[in-house]
Amino acid sequence: MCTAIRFDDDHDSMYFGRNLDWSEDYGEKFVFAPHDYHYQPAFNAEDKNHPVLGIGIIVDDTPLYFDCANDAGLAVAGLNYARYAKYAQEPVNFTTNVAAYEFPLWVTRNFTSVDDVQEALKNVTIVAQAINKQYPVATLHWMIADAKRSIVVECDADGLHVYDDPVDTLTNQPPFPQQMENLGNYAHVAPRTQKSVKWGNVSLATNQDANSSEGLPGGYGSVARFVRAAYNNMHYPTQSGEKANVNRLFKTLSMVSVIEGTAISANGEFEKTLYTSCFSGATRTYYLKKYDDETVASCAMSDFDNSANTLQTK
Ligand SMILES: C[C@H](CCC(=O)NCCS(=O)(=O)O)[C@H]1CC[C@H]2[C@@H]3[C@H](O)C[C@@H]4C[C@H](O)CC[C@]4(C)[C@H]3C[C@H](O)[C@]12C
Repeated sequence: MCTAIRFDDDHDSMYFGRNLDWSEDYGEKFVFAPHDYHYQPAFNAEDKNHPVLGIGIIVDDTPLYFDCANDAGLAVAGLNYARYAKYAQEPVNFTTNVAAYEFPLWVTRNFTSVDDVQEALKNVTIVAQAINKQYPVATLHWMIADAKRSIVVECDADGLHVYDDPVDTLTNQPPFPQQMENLGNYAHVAPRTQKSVKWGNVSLATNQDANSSEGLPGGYGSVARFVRAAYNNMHYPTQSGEKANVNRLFKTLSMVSVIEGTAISANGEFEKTLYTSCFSGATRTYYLKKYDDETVASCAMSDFDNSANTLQTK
């Protein structure tokens, strides 16, 4: 399970973040790739050298980002999409070939807006190529966001799809259009409190506030989380200032975060929200809260040495 959301503050700056729900961590931390870091694309992709900060691990001098953002405020997160993700088995001539493991890096090293990524994706092949034997290909879909909007990228058996994401939310399977379709089943849910209702001649008094947002699904499954995260994200009033917006992000994602004991993965282990991360487009700062510690760690792009050519971690 994983959930990602985005929203804007009162000055149209973006906040973007995600829950990473899994049974074991990979030792992920803040990873910064400076302008002059020499990114070696797996195939024929370019590197336009945008500095990138995110959460991930470094393998063979390559940052494998779980989620990240660049100096232009463009952000991306990879979420599990196990049953549907089908990447190309081989690179395809006359297209830009991007290995699945480098997709977040390719997006953020090369583009400054969702519009530009969407245009480039018209001629992109995502290839099922692992970085090495230790890290097999992860079956993911991605949410890409900037200060204006977000899109979802899914590689299904019938090819690559790019969807506008009007609720700025992504969880896991099924495919995004089915998640959006299902939202219609919750169109009646509202924050209002009704004082009383009439059933024919019978007047029923409701408990004060008891029916606020009644009807939201409560489980941790991908479909229930999508509804809950989209509802909370779309109803939270616009906030002013970094503190209130970071707080908004953590509060909204806490509504879909998984605690130990409530979700068991296919291999019989507990899945829980290992971390929640938040990127502020206003200050280019990344925030991170891990399961075992409520303290929020943070670092800004300016905390790293952008004149170096090596990957840096914190
Ligand atoms: C497991 C993570 C996604 C969490 C998630 O969506 N959980 C939902 C579970 S479920 O559907 O509800 O069952 C994904 C997100 C990013 C992934 C990692 C990144 O893609 C970076 C590398 C890529 C390598 O190919 C594999 C290891 C890896 C280090 C990946 C491991 C794992 O697949 C990660 C950590």
